[in-house]
Amino acid sequence: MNLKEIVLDKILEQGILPLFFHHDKAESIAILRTLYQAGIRVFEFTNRGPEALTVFESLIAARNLDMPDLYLGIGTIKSVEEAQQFLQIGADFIVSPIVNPLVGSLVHEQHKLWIPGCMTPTEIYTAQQQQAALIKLFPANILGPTFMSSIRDLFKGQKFMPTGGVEIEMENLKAWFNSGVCAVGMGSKLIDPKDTGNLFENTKKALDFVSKAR
Ligand SMILES: O=C(O)C(=O)C[C@H](O)[C@H](O)COP(=O)(O)O
Repeated sequence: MNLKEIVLDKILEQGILPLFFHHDKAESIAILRTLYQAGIRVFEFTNRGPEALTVFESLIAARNLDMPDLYLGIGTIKSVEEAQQFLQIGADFIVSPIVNPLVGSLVHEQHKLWIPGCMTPTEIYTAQQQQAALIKLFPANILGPTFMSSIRDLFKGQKFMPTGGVEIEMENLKAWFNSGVCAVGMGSKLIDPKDTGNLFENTKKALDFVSKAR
């Protein structure tokens, strides 16, 4: 299996892709370690500030030190230049809020996973033309599980992951998995960088809920 297949498998197995941004290296590493201790093995940092590149570099270093079975991707990638920068320092996969086919080509040249963000059937089609194995439905709280159910038959076999406003809440998770998604992305409802006191318990709970919801 190449890295693309391995990361896709991990996301599907985990059923949840946690994500956050923080400008501070030490705080970000601490959050990543807590997620790892709670059982997370694939994770997305987001490119939401000028420090993202250097913080991501420090997450890669921490992973290499003592979390070798953890896969680290970067989200909020819109341009080829951004993708290039993060691939160069070792991003295992790339997540976007949009569909930029040129980013898809670059990521696929490196046999890595590209997860574009789609909000319409036309965007989903465009992402499929570029062989997106997994598509992020974004913003998921605006679309809702009924959007997924309505378009599912148009895109048979395509894997989807809603992201944006997904909560650690059994009914919400059940509705998403019943609509046909393979995994969910979870940011602020799981990780509050300013209050990490319950992060370990919340992550365990989210993993447990996801395993029961599908
Ligand atoms: O820009 C991107 O590529 C992103 O990854 C955006 C994030 O997926 C969502 O903003 C997360 O939303 P919450 O789970 O509600 O915090």
